[in-house]
Amino acid sequence: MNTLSNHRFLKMNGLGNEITVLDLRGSPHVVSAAEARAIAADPRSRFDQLMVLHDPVSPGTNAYMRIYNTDGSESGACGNGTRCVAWAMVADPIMSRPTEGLVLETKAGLLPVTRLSNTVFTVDMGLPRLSWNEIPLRDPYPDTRAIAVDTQIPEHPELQNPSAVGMGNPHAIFWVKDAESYDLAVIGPKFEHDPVFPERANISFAEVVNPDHIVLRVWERGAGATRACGSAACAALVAAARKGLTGRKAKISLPGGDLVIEWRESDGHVLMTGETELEHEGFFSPALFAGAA
Ligand SMILES: N[C@H](CCC[C@H](N)C(=O)O)C(=O)O
Repeated sequence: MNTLSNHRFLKMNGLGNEITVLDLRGSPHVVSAAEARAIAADPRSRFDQLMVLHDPVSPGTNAYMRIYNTDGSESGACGNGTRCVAWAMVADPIMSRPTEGLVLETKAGLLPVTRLSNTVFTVDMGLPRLSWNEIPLRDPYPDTRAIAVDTQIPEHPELQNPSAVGMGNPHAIFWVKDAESYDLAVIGPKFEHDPVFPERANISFAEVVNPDHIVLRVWERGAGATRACGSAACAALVAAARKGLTGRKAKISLPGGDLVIEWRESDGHVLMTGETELEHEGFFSPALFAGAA
């Protein structure tokens, strides 16, 4: 019998970004790519990101998170999912454990979380990575505010020179006049797989409405078009501020709702604030994992 058979999960969302939370603290099991894809294939547990909790690694942290995309690949960051995990760890009657302050960890670093109200959380997403080798990019750009991509879309010659930012995962941001006018399913995968991004990239189309407001559409690496992407919102605000298009704090409007992002002057950390929602709990059917190694 697979370890995950009959295991409890929470189906949540952060602004419509579909998140499944699985608590494996106390277990040595590491979810495989095939298991992640099997969980994604069931309508009750389907996700854009699967957030798996493991026992804490670094001192002073409450849990270590592994983050899986729909295709089974792993990411170092997921802003919306981190808020959902934070909710589960302070409010779910089974997962939560008493704690003063909450610090989560991923392979990309530490994520301190603050609860503002029942369902609203601020995540300290840490320092943005702005140098080409940290993002990472293939070529040694001295300035990542505008890079060149290999991909050309003949119908959209304006899609040139995105900004690149790492938030624990790679992001490229194209600056556009109308973010709604792009067919993400057609254009997104082309840029996601552009050879300039050795680890692929999350691809955003950003429309700066005014210095306090950006409208954003995101094609996510390994997951496709989603209703919201927290780390992309952080990357877009940092890139916009670096280009002088916005200040260091702005509202980012995504199809699923708004996030407030601040690139804090004092220490350069990026703070993301937004809603979480619990949809239902469930238990994985053993049949899901037949054939998943
Ligand atoms: N939806 C997530 C991002 C997932 C990132 C993932 N698609 C990748 O980097 O592979 C967020 O709210 O930040």
